[in-house]
Amino acid sequence: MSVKPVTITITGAGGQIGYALLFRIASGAILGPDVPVRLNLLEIPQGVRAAEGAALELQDAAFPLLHQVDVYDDATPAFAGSNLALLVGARPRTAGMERGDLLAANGGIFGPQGAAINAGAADDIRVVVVGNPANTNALIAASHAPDVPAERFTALTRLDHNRALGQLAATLGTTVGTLRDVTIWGNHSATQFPDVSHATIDGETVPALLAARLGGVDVAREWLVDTFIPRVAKRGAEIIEVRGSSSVASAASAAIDHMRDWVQGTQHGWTSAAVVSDGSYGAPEGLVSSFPVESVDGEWRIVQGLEVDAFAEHRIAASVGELADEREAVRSLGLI
Ligand SMILES: NC(=O)c1ccc[n+]([C@@H]2O[C@H](COP(=O)([O-])OP(=O)(O)OC[C@H]3O[C@@H](n4cnc5c(N)ncnc54)[C@H](O)[C@@H]3O)[C@@H](O)[C@H]2O)c1
Ligand SMILES: O=C(O)C[C@H](O)C(=O)O
Repeated sequence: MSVKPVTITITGAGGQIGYALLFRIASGAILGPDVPVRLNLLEIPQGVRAAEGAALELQDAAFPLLHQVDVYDDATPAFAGSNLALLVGARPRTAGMERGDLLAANGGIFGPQGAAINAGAADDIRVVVVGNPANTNALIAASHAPDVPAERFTALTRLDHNRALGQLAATLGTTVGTLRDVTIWGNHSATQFPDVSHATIDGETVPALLAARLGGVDVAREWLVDTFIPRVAKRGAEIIEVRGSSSVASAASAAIDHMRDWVQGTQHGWTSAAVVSDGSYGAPEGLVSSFPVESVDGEWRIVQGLEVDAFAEHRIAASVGELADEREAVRSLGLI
């Protein structure tokens, strides 16, 4: 029996992350080895040639799952019938900028794209925003798509989650696959809270393992507060400084992880994604904030009932406070 291709729209497809995404998606990395895909690549006119070049290379790579590739410079046809959308197209920050500095520059992109999704995407559309500031851009897109359930709009914090796994695995002398239930809370920005208080390896708690490895509870706590949290939260800036431009392949890989888990379900404990807040854990309703989430039956569900100590409460409040400020800023710019 032939399976109908799933239509996936990628914006900014002629850019760096776009190039790192396309070939993995075409090889089945989101939907698995049995589901054919059709790719709609959206660019601005200046980026169309790069996207067309990528489309030529996709043809040359002869992916059996790739049924069709189309390049657009107009959002309306690019999102028509779309089942999955990865909104990457936006200007990246450069050295010395915070992601919030991109609010005005990039915010204007996401309203029209939300409207185009509202107008023509498939009923099961699922959107992840990668372009920064990702959380608030997702909020802008959702606010222009009144007929699409708001929970279909999400933003990427899986990169931060994966960065946290990488740091913990290196420090504990293990591999990332052994780690369970790490959480990124809040904004994809320097205020985010990478939280290991519920994390485990083979049933042992990560805080206890860190204490054993680093020489006591106090040293482990110091490492978490002074090294781990800032290292993860500022990793984007570290990459910009070392590489000379912002993260690309790791961001594409995380976006694929996010979409794959959303569609196919999470397997081992929870992961992190920025989803529309229902008010859980003190995050004001409607903000697109990162939470511990599981994907069940094709929907992200915020993990409920976790104990949050005073330190965590303070850190979560700071990051969701920043998201609330960003919401006010885009409101005053007339973007929502
Ligand atoms: N959320 C995350 O974890 C994460 C990680 C890395 C990068 N990013 C962000 O992803 C974005 C893209 O990064 P990149 O390195 O690919 O940048 P890039 O400059 O290489 O590519 C961006 C592409 O988007 C295109 N574009 C701009 N406006 C567009 C629009 N309105 N419609 C369609 N396409 C448009 C540009 O022409 C360009 O080709 C940046 O905002 C960056 O900060 C987010
Ligand atoms: O930090 C950036 O500006 C790019 C991206 O958001 C990242 O986290 O690498």
